[in-house]
Amino acid sequence: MQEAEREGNLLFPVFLKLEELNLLVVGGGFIGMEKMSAVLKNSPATHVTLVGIIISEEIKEFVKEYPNVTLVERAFLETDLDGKDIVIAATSDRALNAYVKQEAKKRKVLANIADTPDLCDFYLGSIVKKGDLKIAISTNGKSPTLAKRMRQFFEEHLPDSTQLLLDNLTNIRNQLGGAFEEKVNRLNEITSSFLSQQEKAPSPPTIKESENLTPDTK
Ligand SMILES: C[C@@]1(CC(=O)O)c2cc3[nH]c(cc4nc(cc5[nH]c(cc(n2)[C@H]1CCC(=O)O)[C@@](C)(CC(=O)O)[C@@H]5CCC(=O)O)C(CC(=O)O)=C4CCC(=O)O)c(CCC(=O)O)c3CC(=O)O
Ligand SMILES: NC(=O)C1=CN([C@@H]2O[C@H](COP(=O)(O)OP(=O)(O)OC[C@H]3O[C@@H](n4cnc5c(N)ncnc54)[C@H](O)[C@@H]3O)[C@@H](O)[C@H]2O)C=CC1
Repeated sequence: MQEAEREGNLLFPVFLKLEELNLLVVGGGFIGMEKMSAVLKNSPATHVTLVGIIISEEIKEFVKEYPNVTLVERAFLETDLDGKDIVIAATSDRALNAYVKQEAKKRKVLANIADTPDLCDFYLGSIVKKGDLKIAISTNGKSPTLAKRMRQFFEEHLPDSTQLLLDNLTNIRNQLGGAFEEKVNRLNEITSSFLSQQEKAPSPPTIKESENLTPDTK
């Protein structure tokens, strides 16, 4: 293995068919809402159960549109994990969040523990969506704010014609006959000039010298 492969971000991104899985969210406050809405914005038919001692009015209002979301207003019980595939723990009780992870591990349920990256089996990313194109951004847990800014950058700069391009390529892909290798060669040919045809995107925003945040400045 190359030394470079052992460095930097070692997380492995996948695109889950979440709508076919059962998700438990523990915590009915601001972050429970943030994580659940991130899920439903992308995969609106996901079966979600949200358990919280107190569930915010914002969450109660938000889920009215989602018959696939069940709210349970009480403290977490380990049996809440029964039949679940994934859990996101977003309570204000750090020890409880760690307990959720412990119980999830016993049941082989994948866990995201919002206040403790070390206890997470996976992180949520910032998500850019242009029609069928989706880009997930990770900073390896180093700066969720930068992930958010990168999302905004791509949202602004990806051309609206992206979906048209995708639709055209799907049509061509479906119409191409011949052997697999021939198809690959043809699709590579068709798309070879794609990037050079695009308008050169402006550079990402830079931090002014005076604001330059280095590890030894606050
Ligand atoms: C490790 C990870 C685990 C996970 O949650 O999955 C994690 C952990 C933590 N986040 C914290 C803080 C903030 N998180 C956000 C926002 C987002 N956080 C998201 C993901 C992740 N956050 C995972 C790593 C992702 C990566 O690798 O980059 C995003 C991308 C996705 C989503 O949540 O859907 C979403 C942006 C979505 C978008 O807008 O595109 C903001 C900014 C804001 O809200 O405006 C802040 C405040 C500013 C700041 O800290 O930067 C804290 C400290 C809590 C405290 O201090 O109490 C922890 C815990 C810790 O680090 O110890
Ligand atoms: N990963 C991320 O992106 C971020 C994570 N956080 C972390 O998320 C955590 C939650 O923050 P907020 O939602 O703002 O807090 P909050 O106070 O708004 O909500 C906490 C929720 O946890 C519930 N709760 C507490 N004990 C419980 C129990 N035993 N069983 C079930 N529910 C219980 C409460 O009833 C409430 O609904 C904090 O620990 C914070 O550090 C904060 C910001 C971003």
